[in-house]
Amino acid sequence: MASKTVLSLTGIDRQYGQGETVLNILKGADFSLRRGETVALVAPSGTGKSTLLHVAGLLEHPDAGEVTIGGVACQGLSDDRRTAIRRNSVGFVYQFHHLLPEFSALENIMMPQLIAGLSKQEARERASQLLDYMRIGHRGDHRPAELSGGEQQRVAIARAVANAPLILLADEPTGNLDPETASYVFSALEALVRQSGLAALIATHNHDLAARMDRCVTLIDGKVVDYTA
Ligand SMILES: Nc1ncnc2c1ncn2[C@@H]1O[C@H](COP(=O)(O)OP(=O)(O)OP(=O)(O)O)[C@@H](O)[C@H]1O
Repeated sequence: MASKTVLSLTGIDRQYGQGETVLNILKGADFSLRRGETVALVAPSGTGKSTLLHVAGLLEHPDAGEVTIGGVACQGLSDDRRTAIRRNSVGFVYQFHHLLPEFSALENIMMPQLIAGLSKQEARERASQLLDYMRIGHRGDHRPAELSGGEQQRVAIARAVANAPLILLADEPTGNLDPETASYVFSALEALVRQSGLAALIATHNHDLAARMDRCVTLIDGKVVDYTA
C-alpha cells in the first residue's frame, strides 16, 4: 500500500446550536487516510459519525481545524472551489440510495460524469463497465423503483465512484439492508474499492463488516481513536 495521504483532518471542532444548548460534537478530531486504505468508523449513534463524514467531504465547514484533500488545504477556499474538489475527489454513499427516480440505473451512473464534462459515449461506457462490475449489467435500463434494495445500493456505489474520486465516504451504506444482502453489497463495495485503489472511510454499525477493513476507528469524546485489533 502506498503511504500517500489523500485525506487529513486536523484539530477539527464542530458544534451545533448556540448558548446553553450548544452541542460540541467534534472536539479537536484528527484523522488521516492513505491512498488505497479502507477504514471503518464504528461508534454509537449520535457521537458524530455523519458529522465527521460531512466535514471530511466538504459538505459542512468545521468551526475550527483543517481539512486537506489530495494535498489541498480546503479551509478558506471559495464555495466554488470546495464544490469542485468535492466533485472531483470525493464520492459519497449514504444509507438510502438517493438515486434520481426518473432516470435509469445507467443514466444515474452517467450523471456525475456528464456534469464533469465527459461525452455521453464515454460516460455510458464507464457506467456500463461499473454496472457489469457490480453484477447488475442486466438492470441498466431499469429505474430505481424497479430494483431491489441491494441493487439500488450497488447502483449508488457505482455512481459514487464513476468519476474515479480519490476518496469514498460511505455513511452506513448497508444499514438499510437485511444481513445477507448487506454482506453481499459490502463485498461488492470492498472489491470495487480495492480494485480501483480508492481510499475509503465507511461508517457502519456492523462489526463483522468493519473487521474486513484495514483499520477501525471510533469516536470518543469528539476525537477519532484507532482501535484496530
Ligand atoms: N444540523 C444539526 N443541527 C443540530 N444538531 C445536529 C445537526 N446535525 C447533527 N446534530 C446532532 O449532532 C449529533 C451527532 O450527529 P451525527 O448525525 O453526526 O451522529 P451519528 O454518529 O452519525 O449518528 P447515527 O449513528 O445515529 O447516524 C447528534 O446529537 C445530532 O442530533
